[in-house]
Amino acid sequence: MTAARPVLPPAMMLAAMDAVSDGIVIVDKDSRIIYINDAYTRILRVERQKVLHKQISVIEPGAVILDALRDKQPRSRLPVEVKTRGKQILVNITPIFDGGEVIGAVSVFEDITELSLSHQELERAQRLSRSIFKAAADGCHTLPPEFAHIVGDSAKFLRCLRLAELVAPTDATVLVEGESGAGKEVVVDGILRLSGKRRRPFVNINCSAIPESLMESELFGYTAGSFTGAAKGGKAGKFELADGGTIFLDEIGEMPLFMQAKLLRALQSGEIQKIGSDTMQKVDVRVIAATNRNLKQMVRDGKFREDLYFRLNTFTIVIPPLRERGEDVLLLAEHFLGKFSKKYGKTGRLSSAVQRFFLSYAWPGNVRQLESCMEYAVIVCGDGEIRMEHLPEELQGLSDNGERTDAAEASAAGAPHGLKADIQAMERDYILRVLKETGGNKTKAMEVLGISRRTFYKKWKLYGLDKEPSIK
Ligand SMILES: Nc1ncnc2c1ncn2[C@@H]1O[C@H](COP(=O)(O)OP(=O)(O)OP(=O)(O)O)[C@@H](O)[C@H]1O
Repeated sequence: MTAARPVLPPAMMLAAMDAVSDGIVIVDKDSRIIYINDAYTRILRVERQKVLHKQISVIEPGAVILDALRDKQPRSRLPVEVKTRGKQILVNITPIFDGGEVIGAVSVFEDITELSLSHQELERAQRLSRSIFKAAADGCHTLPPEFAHIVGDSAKFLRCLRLAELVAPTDATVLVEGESGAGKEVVVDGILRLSGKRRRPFVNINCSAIPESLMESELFGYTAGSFTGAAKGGKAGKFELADGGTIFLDEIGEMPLFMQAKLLRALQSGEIQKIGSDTMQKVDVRVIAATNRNLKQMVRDGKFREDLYFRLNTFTIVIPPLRERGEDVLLLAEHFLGKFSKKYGKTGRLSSAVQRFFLSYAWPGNVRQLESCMEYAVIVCGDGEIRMEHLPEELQGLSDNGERTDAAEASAAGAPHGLKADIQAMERDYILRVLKETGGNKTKAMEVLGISRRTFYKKWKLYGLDKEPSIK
């Protein structure tokens, strides 16, 4: 004897159907939709009244439920693409019989869009990454002209550039790792120059420069009136601004954990949600991220999400520190010597003692430290040979491994600080002159100065150029 099935009051039955996370649709024998639950409207992003009583054969002619009505067979865990909604779902369909006749069908489905997208994308990225690493290992190669501004000839660094060249024309997510000042932004800039024609616009965001409380609105934007103090018409976030192009997330290791979760969602689904909006918005954005932190260690310490790390880590370029690049340090020193000699109208050359020192020094601040060291030396030395005494005080008297000698310590303690101020004053004047020459056009000024937008604005702030009346 079979136990009688409990009869549920209709209100309870409907509430139960709305409580499940899977979408449910019931159609009659003519494929007319007679019931959909809340999850259906959510997953397929349709309003109930727009689909109720419509025939599926009209709104989704390829729907599998139509086959089930025709052949009276159930379907179990069938992956289906709902083309009109851009969704991947996993469906279970059961025809409903009454006395041997099919009177309708019920479909219960699960949204697997994110899962399949991320799976497909991950597989694609891994395939791509394998082929790129293989190509990068193959023999010598001439680098593209877009990399002409990047100085370096060591095997380790050239491999990074080759990887950058190969990954540039793809849409793959790239993570650039390396110590501070090692040249991550320079390599990212190379990638952008190579991919720039195809992918525009380019939006840059420095995760360490944005207060935690503003990060979400900066990245994803907000709708009008979504919070007190919000701009009247709402605001587009960086992801929206980068639609069709590339977003550069610099210092990604500084992103707070709660934002990492939101970023991961955006990367996986290609959709963003503005603060105050209940709808998602599709965006097509390539992500390039950079960090000087050890993300793997941060994952171990619970400070960086493992899933986001895997997502970003599909194609990683590790820029070696300057101390591991052998004679690149001399090439770079010559490069900066030329740059600053031109800037300050001087001529100079490196003494062999300085060259030896450069090759043996550990350069904790990497290329950035070398660059400012050369600027200092060019100014201090004037014309002629740059010797040890022309280097910044913190480098003078250092032993080869970078340890400070007692004498140097003593002299540094009493060292005058006027020189740094002099250099800064000269630099300020120089930037002002270029800005005047370009009629206040900052983008042109950056080009003439040969510095990145970020560096430009750092100096703009540092020198109070926003308050300078002679440029507008
Ligand atoms: N290979 C290179 N050729 C020419 N200039 C370089 C090279 N590498 C770095 N530089 C210069 O050194 C400075 C520091 O480089 P960059 O800003 O790219 O470092 P970073 O690794 O992004 O630093 P951070 O981690 O602090 O953001 C810049 O002025 C850059 O132009």
